[in-house]
Amino acid sequence: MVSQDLYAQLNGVVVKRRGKAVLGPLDLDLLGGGFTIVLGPNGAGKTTLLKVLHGVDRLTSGSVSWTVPAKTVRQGQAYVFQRPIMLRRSVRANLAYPLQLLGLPKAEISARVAHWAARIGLSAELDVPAPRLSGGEQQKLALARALIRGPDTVFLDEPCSNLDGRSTREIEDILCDASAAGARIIMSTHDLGQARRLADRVLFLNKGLVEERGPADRFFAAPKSPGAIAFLNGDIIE
Ligand SMILES: Nc1ncnc2c1ncn2[C@@H]1O[C@H](COP(=O)(O)OP(=O)(O)OP(=O)(O)O)[C@@H](O)[C@H]1O
Repeated sequence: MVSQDLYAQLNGVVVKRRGKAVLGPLDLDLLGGGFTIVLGPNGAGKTTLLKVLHGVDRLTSGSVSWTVPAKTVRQGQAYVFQRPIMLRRSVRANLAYPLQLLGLPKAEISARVAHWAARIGLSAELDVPAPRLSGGEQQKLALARALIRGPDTVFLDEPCSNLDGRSTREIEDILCDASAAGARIIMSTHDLGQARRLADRVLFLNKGLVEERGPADRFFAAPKSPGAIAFLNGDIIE
C-alpha cells in the first residue's frame, strides 16, 4: 500500500507563455509515495507541471508549497529530462558530480559510483566519455545520476520516449526499485502501456487543466471525463 500523505499543494497556479495560459488555473494536492503518472495529449502542459512542481518554472500567479521545508525541497528532488543532459566528461565524472556537490568523502563517492555503474550495466565504461554512449545508455546514466543522491522525489519527463524495449524495461526496473525503496516518482509518458504498468495514480491533463485524476486502476477501467475517454480510445484531441 503506497503512502497517501500530502506532499505538495498548488494554489491558483497559472503559467502563461506569450500571454496565453499553458497551465492552470490549478488548485491541486499532490499525494505521497509510489508512482504518479502524468498523462495528456501533446501540449497539455505536462512538462510545465513537472517543472512547476520541481520549482524551476516561473509562475505567472499562484503558489506552490511543499510539506517539507522549502530549503530542503530542491535537495530532496531530482529531475530527469526527456533528452538526457550530461557533462561532456566520463561516465565516472557524471556519476560523481552530484556527490561532489554534496561534499561527500571520496571513498563514499567511489562506492556509490561503482554501485550505480553496475546497476546500469556500465561498469566497463566508467572512463568512456558520456556523449559516446548510446541513447539508452545515456538515459540510464541520467537516471543513475539523478538517483545516486538518494532523492525522495524524482520527476521524469517522458524518460523512455526515444528508447527501445530493452532500455525501457531496464529503466522501469530501476524506477520500481527506487519506488520500493521509498522514492516518490512523478513521471509523464506518452506510452499508455508504461502508464498501466507503473502507475499507482494518474493525473490527466488537458489544455493546461487537470481534467481527471485518481487511482490508476479506476482511471484505466472507467475514465469519466470526455477528454480522458477520448485519450484512452486513441482519438485525436484538439
Ligand atoms: N518556451 C515556450 N514558449 C512558448 N510556448 C511554450 C513554451 N514552452 C511550452 N510552450 C507551450 O506551452 C504548452 C504546454 O507545453 P508543455 O511542454 O508543458 O506540454 P506537454 O504536455 O509536456 O507537451 P508534449 O506532450 O508535447 O511534450 C504548449 O502549447 C507549448 O507549445
